Amino acid sequence: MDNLISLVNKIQRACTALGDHGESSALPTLWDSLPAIAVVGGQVIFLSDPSLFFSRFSLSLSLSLSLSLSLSLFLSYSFFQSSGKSSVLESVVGKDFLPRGSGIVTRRPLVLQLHKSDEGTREYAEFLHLPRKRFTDFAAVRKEIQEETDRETGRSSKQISTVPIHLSIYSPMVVNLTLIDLPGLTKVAVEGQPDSIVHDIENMVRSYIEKPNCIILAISPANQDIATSDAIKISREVDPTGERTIGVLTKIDLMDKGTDAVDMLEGRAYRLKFPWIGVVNRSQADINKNVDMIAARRREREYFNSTPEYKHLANRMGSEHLAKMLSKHLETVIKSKIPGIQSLISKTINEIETELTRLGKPVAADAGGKLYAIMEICRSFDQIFKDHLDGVRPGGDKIYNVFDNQLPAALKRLQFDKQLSMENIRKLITEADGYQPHLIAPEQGYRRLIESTLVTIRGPAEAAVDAVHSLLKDLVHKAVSETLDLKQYPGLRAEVGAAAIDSLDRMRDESKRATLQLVDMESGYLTVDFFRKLPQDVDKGGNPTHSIFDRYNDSYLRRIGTTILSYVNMVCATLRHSIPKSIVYCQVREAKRSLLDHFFTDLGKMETKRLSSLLNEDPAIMERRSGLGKRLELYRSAQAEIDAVAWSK
Ligand SMILES: Nc1nc2c(ncn2[C@@H]2O[C@H](COP(=O)(O)OP(=O)(O)OP(=O)(O)O)[C@@H](O)[C@H]2O)c(=O)[nH]1
Repeated sequence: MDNLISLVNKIQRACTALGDHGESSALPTLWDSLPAIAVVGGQVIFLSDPSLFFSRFSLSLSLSLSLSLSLSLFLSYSFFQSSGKSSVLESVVGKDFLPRGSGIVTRRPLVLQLHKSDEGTREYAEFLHLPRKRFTDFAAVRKEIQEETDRETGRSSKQISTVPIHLSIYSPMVVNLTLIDLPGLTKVAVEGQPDSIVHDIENMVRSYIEKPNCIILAISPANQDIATSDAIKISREVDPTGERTIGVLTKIDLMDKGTDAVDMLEGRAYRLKFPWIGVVNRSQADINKNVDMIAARRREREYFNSTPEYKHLANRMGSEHLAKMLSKHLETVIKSKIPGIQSLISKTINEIETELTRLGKPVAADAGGKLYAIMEICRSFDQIFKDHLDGVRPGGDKIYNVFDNQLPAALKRLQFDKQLSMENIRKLITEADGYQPHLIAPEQGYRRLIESTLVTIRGPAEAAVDAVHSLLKDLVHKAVSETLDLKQYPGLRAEVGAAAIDSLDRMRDESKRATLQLVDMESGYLTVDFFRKLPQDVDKGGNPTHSIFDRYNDSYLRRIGTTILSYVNMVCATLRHSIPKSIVYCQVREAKRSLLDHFFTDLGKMETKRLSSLLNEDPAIMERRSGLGKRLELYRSAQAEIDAVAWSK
C-alpha cells in the first residue's frame, strides 16, 4: 500500500488536467472523492504604533473626516500577523519555495504533491502547467508560483482564483503527501483589492474543507488567543466534532514571557480528536539571514527537547513529526476510502458511457466514412418510420382509422338525396330525352343521374388520401425526433425530414390520381348486370300500354331514384374497399419501400464539402463528447490503477 498516496497524487493531477477539480461539473468529480490535506490559516491585524493611530483617529473624528479615511489610516499604521501557514508547508517539505510578502500572498490554491524519491537522487520540482520542465532551483519555483498566480488573477488586481496550481516535489527528504495551500483567511481587503475578497477567500477555503474527504490542517499562531483563530473558527463550522481537523500551533517561541502553550498542546484549551502539534518555524530574521531548513529543523528539535515546559511532549512536536504523522494519516484515510472511490468510479463510468451513447458517435473524417455514416443514420430513421407503420411503435393504427371510420362516414354523409330529388331526376331525365321522350327506358337520363351522383364520391376519396398523407407526415416527424443520431446533426436532420416530406408529397399526388381514377372508372362504365337483373314494368304487373306521358309522373320518377340510389350504394360499397387499397398501394406501401430513395440518389452525387456540411455537428455536443471521452479515459485508468493497488493489499 506504499504507493497509495502516489496513486492519489497521479489521479489528482489527471483531474486538474481535465479541469475536474471539484467545481461546476454536472457529474460527481473524482477529485471530490480523493482524500487530501488542506492547509488553512488566518491573518490578524496588529498596529505598529497604536498611540500614533489613535491620535490620528481622534483627529480625524474632530475634523469630521469619513470613517473610510480613518480605516485607511488604521491600515497604513498596522501590519498583518500571518499564522505561519507557508512556513509550516516549507518546513514539511524542507525547502524554501513559497512566495513571501505582505498582505495576501497565496492567491490561488497550491496543490503540493510530495513524492519521496530514492536516496541519492536529485531533488526537483515540476509544475503541471509546465510539463517536462524540471526545476532544481527552488527560488525559481517560488518565482513561477508568483507568475502563474498573476497569469490567472492579474498582477495588479491582487484578485484570487479558485483554479489550483499543481506543484510536485520529488526528493529523498520528503514523505509522500499531498497538501493544498489555500489563501490565508483575512478580515479586511488591502488597497487594490475588492471588498468582496474577504468573503471570496472564506468561500474558497470553505469549498475545499467542507468536503468530507478533506483533512483540515488548521494553523494558528500560539501568540494569539485561540478563540480568535480564523482557522479554528472555519474548521469548527465544517467539522464540528473535530474528526478531520489537525491543529498546528506555530510561533510557540514568540509567546509572551511567563506564558506557554502546554494547555493547548495537551488539548485542554481546545479539544480536537487528534493531538495538537506545536512547531517552531524560522523567524523573519532567520529567513533574512538565509538560515537553511536543515539547521531550522535541528533548532526546532533542540527547542522542544530543551524547553522544560515542552520536554515531555518533544516526541510529538515539530515539523518532521508533523510531516510523518500527516503522511501516515493520509494513507490510512485513503485506505479506508478506497471502496467508496471504486464504487464512485464504476458508477461514473456507467453514467459517462450512457451519456456518450446518447450523444452518438463522432463524425468520420473521409468522404466515404461520412457517406456511410449518413446512410446508417438514414437507415435507422427509415426503420423507426416503418416501426410506426407496422405497429412496433404507435401511430400506424390511425391510418386504419381513416379507412374504417373516416372514409365510410364521409361516404355516408354524401347528400345523394339532393342529387336524387324528384325535381333533379325529372330535370335530368327530361333534359336527356331532348326533343324526343324515351320510348322504353330513359337510358341517357339514368347515365346522367348516375354520373352526377358518383362524382360526389371524389370528395371523400380525396379527403381520405389527404388524411393518410397528413398521418404519414406526422410519423415522419416522429421518426425524425426519435432517431437519436439525427439529434446530433441538425443539418442532416433538416434534410432528411424535408426529403421524406417531399417523397410523401409526390406519393400523395400519385395516390390522388389513382384513387380519383377509381371513382371516375365507376362513372365511365356501369355494371350492366345490375340493370339486367332489375324487374321490368311488365314483370311487376304494370300496364305496357301505359301512356308515355305517364312515365314522367312521380311514382315513375321515384322508382328511377330508388334504382339509381341502390346502384350508387353498390358502387360506394365497392369504393369503400378499393379506395383504401389504392391509398395503401400508392402511399403507405410506397413510403415503406422508397421514402428516402430520392435523397439517396442526391446523396450519391454530393461533394465532400456538402456531405461535411450535413454532418456539421452542434459544436456544444462535440465539446461535450470530447470532454466526456477524456473524463472516461481518466476514470478507466484510475479504475485500473486503484483496482491493482486494492488487489495487492
Ligand atoms: N519566530 C517565529 N516566526 C515565525 C514562525 N512561523 C512563522 N513565522 C514568521 O511569521 C511570518 C509569516 O509567516 P508565513 O509563513 O509567511 O505566514 P502565512 O500564514 O503563510 O502568510 P500568507 O502566505 O500571507 O498566507 C514570517 O516572517 C515567518 O518567518 C514561528 O514559529 N516562529
